[in-house]
Amino acid sequence: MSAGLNLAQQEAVNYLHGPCLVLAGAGSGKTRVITHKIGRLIQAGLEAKRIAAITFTNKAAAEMRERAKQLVGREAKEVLICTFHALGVRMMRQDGAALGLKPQFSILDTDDVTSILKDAGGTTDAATARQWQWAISSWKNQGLNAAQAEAQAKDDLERTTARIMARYEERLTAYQSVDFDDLIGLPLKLLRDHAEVRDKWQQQLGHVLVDEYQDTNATQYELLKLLVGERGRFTAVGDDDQSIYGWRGATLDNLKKLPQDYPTLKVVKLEQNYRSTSAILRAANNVIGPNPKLFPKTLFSELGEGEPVRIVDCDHEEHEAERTVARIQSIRANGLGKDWKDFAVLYRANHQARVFEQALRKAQIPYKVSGGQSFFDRAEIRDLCAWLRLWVNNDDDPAFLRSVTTPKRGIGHQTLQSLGTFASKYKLSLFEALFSSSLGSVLPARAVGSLHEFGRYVNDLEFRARHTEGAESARAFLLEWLKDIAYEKHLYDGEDSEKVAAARWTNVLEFCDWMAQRCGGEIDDTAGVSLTSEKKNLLEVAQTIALLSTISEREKDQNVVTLSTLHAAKGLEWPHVVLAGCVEGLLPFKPEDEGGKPVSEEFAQRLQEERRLMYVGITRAQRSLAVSYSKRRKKGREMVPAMPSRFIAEMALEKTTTKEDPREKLKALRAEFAKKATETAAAAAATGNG
Ligand SMILES: Nc1ncnc2c1ncn2[C@@H]1O[C@H](COP(=O)(O)OP(=O)(O)OP(=O)(O)O)[C@@H](O)[C@H]1O
Ligand SMILES: [Mg+2]
Repeated sequence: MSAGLNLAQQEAVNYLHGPCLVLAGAGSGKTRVITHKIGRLIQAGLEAKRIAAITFTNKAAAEMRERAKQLVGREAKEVLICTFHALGVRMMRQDGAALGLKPQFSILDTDDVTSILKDAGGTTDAATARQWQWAISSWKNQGLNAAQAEAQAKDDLERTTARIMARYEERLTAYQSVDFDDLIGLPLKLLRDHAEVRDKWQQQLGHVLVDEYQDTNATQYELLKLLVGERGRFTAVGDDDQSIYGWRGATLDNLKKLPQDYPTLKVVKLEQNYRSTSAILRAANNVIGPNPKLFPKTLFSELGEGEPVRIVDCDHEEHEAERTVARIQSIRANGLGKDWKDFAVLYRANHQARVFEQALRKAQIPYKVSGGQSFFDRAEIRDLCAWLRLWVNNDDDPAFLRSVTTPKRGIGHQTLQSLGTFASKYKLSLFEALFSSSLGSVLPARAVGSLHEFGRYVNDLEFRARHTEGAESARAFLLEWLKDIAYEKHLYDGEDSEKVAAARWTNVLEFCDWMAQRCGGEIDDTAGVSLTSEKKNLLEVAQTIALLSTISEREKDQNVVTLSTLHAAKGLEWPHVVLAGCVEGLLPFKPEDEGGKPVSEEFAQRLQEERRLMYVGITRAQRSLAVSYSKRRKKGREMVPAMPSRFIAEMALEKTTTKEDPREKLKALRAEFAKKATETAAAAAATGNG
């Protein structure tokens, strides 16, 4: 099991009988230590089923299972490789009876939780319920129950929320249900209060391994402690510089507490990075540099200097997406990246994915969105695409069925069923069938009338779309159509929460805007960077979109470009990475320290976590890294000037010699950079919002 491991890794892998912490920077082979140690433990005679390896996501668990299988063969199947939450489910299914839970208890998703909270708190407003949900979740993560939360409440709002929590908990018990946080909290209670269950689990588990240890929260720490007991046979691997879930209750205290709680703890540090080139690693080290150090670490790579990190400045977000696509295409053309799966575009927030999705679709590049829903998979966008498909191809039956019922127009299930039977009998599409003169023999006149009306409406739309050109007329046409079919009302009627409906309506408007721009030639379809002025009619545009909306089928082979949030990219690696949207306000989020105002302690802490997030992003890249930002960005419906992220200036630092104080150099660079950024913003503001 020591093949492919350096000495420090071997030390961690071979240390079997006591608590072990591997503390090391990104890409230094921590996860590799875990998979190899599983093999080593089995080799040393521990039964596979007595080993548990805990990962941060289900996806990471699946990957680790695969790697373990390659290393140790079939036996790996017996190892319990899962997330903390999945382990919790297993414990509760086996032993939840001690807490009054039946083995077949249900696990609620967030929507269920929201509706139970609405009921418990006597409100119909989903947004309010979600606020309670957030507060309750954070209490649960700190290990507090309703009574304890009420006792420590700081104000009336917290007191009320704690009382709602009590009613919420009563309901969960009555429904034999648990929420996501209970999957950690209840097993903890189980082990704490029931010695026989605790003994059973401590006997059962011969060794517990934990990946991404820096992102565990207080209840997970306690759970681990009770699972491994006094003997403390566990291996935790982590990197304090990659702790990015502070906002969800993860705490670095868990790292600090380990040596105190386990005096025999063996600490292993790994210093060689096997993932990235020196150029990428230097950028990462420079960004994380200013953060206070919990444990001193140095990281080096032997993969050579490699390509310099590219800073890509763009005019606006669409431009950024186009340049990203152009970069991917050029790297492929140069033979540096063969497969689509060699590429990832990473960003801060889910909503940033949209422009990249659109640009990739235009260029017919397959992709997947991880850590969030794809813009084109949203129900409202799928609704609109169904209509477009129907204009373009009347014989598209699935599109017909979706359009004729979205929004509802008094054409019911039975009518559609009869139409379907009739159509298949005569080998017609649904659309052809509805105009057939003998349809009256199977449907009442009123139903035929409604179908005809719908058919004529679609024909009319198709005709008008063909004669609509230019952005302005396209926009007007699309808005009129949405008004005709009362789509906005349909969204509001179908959603409990006005806020959610409004967000969906905004997506619809964005989509229409995007189509309209393509009609005006404002967006170039040849995936170049320049803007062309060639106008298209709306039907032509609909045609390309209709084609694109079926592209997602191609994702299945998984040789696709990854679009991902930074949080969801943790632990993963790609040969080529684009870190997009690196502007102040997004990364770091909401800067507060502009204009030399003194910053609060809370903000300083936030900024440290932002810096770690950037570090996580940079260190995903193996061979090439581009960091991009745009000079203007959309805020709501408006374009506002944007400043490049402060982290960009910090990354670009050259290699420092030991004599130089990097902080002084950083200060100077920052000042120069801030000056440039202000000039850029002023220039952008002067040219208007366009
Ligand atoms: N001793 C080694 N020899 C060769 N390659 C290695 C070695 N150790 C790790 N690697 C490779 O380096 C890359 C990074 O390893 P790994 O993912 O285990 O790092 P990590 O420390 O878990 O990173 P992260 O902090 O991002 O989770 C992987 O491609 C892995 O296969
Ligand atoms: Mg890892």
